[in-house]
Amino acid sequence: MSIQSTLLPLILASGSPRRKELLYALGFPFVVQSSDVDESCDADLAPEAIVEELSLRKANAVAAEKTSGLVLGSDTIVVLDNQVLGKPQDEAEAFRMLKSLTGREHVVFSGVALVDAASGRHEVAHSSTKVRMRPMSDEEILAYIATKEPMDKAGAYAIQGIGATIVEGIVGDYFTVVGLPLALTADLLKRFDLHVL
Ligand SMILES: Cc1cn([C@H]2C[C@H](O)[C@@H](COP(=O)(O)OP(=O)(O)OP(=O)(O)O)O2)c(=O)[nH]c1=O
Repeated sequence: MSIQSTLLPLILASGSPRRKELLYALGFPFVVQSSDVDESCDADLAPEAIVEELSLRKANAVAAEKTSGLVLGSDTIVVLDNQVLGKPQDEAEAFRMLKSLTGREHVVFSGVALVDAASGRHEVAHSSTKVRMRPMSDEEILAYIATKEPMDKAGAYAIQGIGATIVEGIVGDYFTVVGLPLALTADLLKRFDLHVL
């Protein structure tokens, strides 16, 4: 059996429709099996370590139920002044998050982990992108929350949606902000002999 056939299928351990759409762009067939892991983390961990640990936790949770396949887990957080912003619990928290982000620069971190279910071998990495947001009035923030777009997104915005209209600019990889850094993912897949190009 070739290395490749023991690794397939590729399994996306995510319930995020964005990640599914992005992974599709790489051209490999894959199946989706979302993981339901506890996303709490040691508060002292650096953002890089948080996204790598959570990505690996998600991938490992699905890999534990399989005898073969290559499992991909990913995690995204927004960091402002050393404070980690995950997904808002409610609209009041979304308001507080957006209010703190407007008119300022923050950093989005995304991790990617690949776990070979058969051997347990894993590779994990992260990437980060700076995002600058324009100032917004309270009325604009409330109108944005009313669209519901912020509720399931780290930092309470989606750069790929209406949130594009509040982003002034980014430095780094766009896909890191949306939730799956594609260049990094392709690079990690190569380490398992799966070549996009
Ligand atoms: C900043 C930002 C985040 N996001 C999303 C990406 C992630 O789906 C989400 C961060 O939450 P995550 O916990 O990383 O992912 P998830 O719970 O949506 O999915 P799963 O754990 O099953 O893989 O925020 C955007 O879609 N656009 C953005 O601009």
